[in-house]
Amino acid sequence: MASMTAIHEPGLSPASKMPLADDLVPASIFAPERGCGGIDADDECPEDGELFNGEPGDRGVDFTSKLALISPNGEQYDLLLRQLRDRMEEGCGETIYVVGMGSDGGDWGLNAEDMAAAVATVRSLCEQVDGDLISLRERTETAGKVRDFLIRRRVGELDFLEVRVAVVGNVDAGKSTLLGVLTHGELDNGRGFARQKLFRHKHEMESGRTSSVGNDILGFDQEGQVVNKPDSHGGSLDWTKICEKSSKVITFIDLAGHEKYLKTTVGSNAGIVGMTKEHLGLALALNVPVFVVVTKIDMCPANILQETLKLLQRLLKSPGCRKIPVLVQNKDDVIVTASNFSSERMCPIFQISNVSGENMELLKTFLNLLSSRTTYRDDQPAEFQIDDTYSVPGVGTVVSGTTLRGLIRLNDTMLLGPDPLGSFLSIAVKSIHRKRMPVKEVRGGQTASFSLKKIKRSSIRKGMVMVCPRLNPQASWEFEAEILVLHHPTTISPRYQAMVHCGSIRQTATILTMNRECLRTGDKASVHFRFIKTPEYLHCDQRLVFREGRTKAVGTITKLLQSTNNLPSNSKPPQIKMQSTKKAPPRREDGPTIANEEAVSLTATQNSAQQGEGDEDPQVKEGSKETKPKSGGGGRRRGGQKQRGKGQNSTTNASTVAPSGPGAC
Ligand SMILES: Nc1nc2c(ncn2[C@@H]2O[C@H](COP(=O)(O)OP(=O)(O)OP(=O)(O)O)[C@@H](O)[C@H]2O)c(=O)[nH]1
Repeated sequence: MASMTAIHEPGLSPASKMPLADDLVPASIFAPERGCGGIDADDECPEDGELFNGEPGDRGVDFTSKLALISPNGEQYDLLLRQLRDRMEEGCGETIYVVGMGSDGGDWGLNAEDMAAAVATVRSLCEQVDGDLISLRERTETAGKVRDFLIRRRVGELDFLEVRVAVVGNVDAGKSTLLGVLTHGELDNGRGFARQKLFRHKHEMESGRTSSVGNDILGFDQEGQVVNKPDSHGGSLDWTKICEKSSKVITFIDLAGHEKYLKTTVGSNAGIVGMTKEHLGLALALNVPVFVVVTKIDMCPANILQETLKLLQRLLKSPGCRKIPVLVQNKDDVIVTASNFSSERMCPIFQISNVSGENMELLKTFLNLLSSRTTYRDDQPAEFQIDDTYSVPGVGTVVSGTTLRGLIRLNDTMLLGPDPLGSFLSIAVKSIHRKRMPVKEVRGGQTASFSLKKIKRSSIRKGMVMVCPRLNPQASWEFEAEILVLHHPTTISPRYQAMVHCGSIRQTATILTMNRECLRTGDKASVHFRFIKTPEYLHCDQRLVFREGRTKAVGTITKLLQSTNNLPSNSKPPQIKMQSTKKAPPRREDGPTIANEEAVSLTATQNSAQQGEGDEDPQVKEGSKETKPKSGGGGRRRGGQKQRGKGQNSTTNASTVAPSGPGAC
């Protein structure tokens, strides 16, 4: 997942051609040249060869030689194939392949004949991995041509690659507008035109402010063209059609930017410019890759924009961030930054206008090339994290969320839980939807919704999981975590309580003990936590955010602890077990989901292993959801669908940051 931050600084006159800010690193330094000129000495730079087609010296083939692909013998071909398979797996079904460039210190480029032979080899390798070869660019170097290709796994109508991007940024940065322009293909008028298509509540229409976490999808076909085609009357988007036509779908999780909605936003993370800074901090703490979109360049004077970029890069390079900011100015920069984005240290910066459309194509190309950063294997036991629940007339209880690992097929039996007693219930998967499209299976990294039989919606809550029985799941009341306090006004001591966000789990926990007397901003400690209400399904190494008001800490679970006390802290007897469906009251879980991976709000959203996503659609036709927004029942969901209520979950792999002006930095 990635996080996108939006920033803007309103100005007086257009500044379409701005000079590069002093210290900004040009994308070209990430191009595979010898040395890392331009990066500070303490910045890491990609190893030679990292950007190419493999590591040097692998038995039998020097993958980094530009000649490797021209006429490999049988053994070399097999090694090339194995290497391509590994790369496709790493890239979750896709990879960028460079032909004609080597890191062997030789000159780059191939003559026409060698290039044709090398491309033929790549094409043949591509067939072997059932991938499509898509040309991205061709350029001329000293010794001839160099070509970049995208190799993407072929998907059928019912499948698509999936990447989630959390969008954060200060209020009015232009987050909703940017998503409206991207997903609906129509430019903004500077007065809120584009964002209207995304508002889900009447009060949002009136105030012009997003008040809930929402999701939008952007589909790309195999050629990298956007497939979203809004309905010509209502402007609504048919998610099923988008998914059918797409080979890749980007899900944006738009996190409201106003501080009033901090709680909602933090469902995924925390806030900034205040809000932007906070979101960014959390995204970084949770290791979510971040790219920045500076909006409103049509109305920003060149000097102000320059100042914003300087402050931005200073923030990104500060010891707390340790990012390498890279200004994206052309298609070459997009390809280089997209190829290296998963390194997490690189932070591409786009400068766009939602009104003139300037640089929008660069951003779209980047999104198409953005790959999911976590690899999943089908043979792992399946785990699905519940981010949201619905009660759908005629269908029953529907849960939506993220498949954390493994493969779940129709009619599989899974264990659902934990309930307040820590038990898991055996349950059959009766139908599966991905982005409103019925499918037969869903795999790690993909979001989905399932309809479940014989279970009341009120028995299910966010943070529960459905797992393969083979895992013999256990629920934990208590755990140990290594935490870092990002901010606390005074000191944190044992018995302090705050909200723990971990994947889609969101529950207050008490600090029982810690290995220091008290904790202040910047302190690290090993802390023993206990949930106050119910036990949860946790893993070691899961990332978490611990927050209360302006207090924020991030951490990693290090140990799951057995507890003899199985009662909630308020000591009311826990509700017994999951119940059957009769008379289930239509109710939604409320409260944000935090994130994990790709996300955070940004970041917070996530830890890669488990982001919650919440964007999945309950398996219903438009308008049949029971859950309607409390305010303004006539609210239209983004894309004209009826809103399913707040609280889509937010998790992501990629985060989007809304650009902010100098003030924001
Ligand atoms: N001139 C200009 N105006 C823009 C641009 N992007 C957004 N706007 C305007 O800026 C205002 C705020 O945009 P929003 O998309 O609502 O901002 P937001 O970040 O989503 O705000 P919240 O939803 O409240 O968090 C709207 O009036 C937009 O029309 C841009 O690139 N250029």
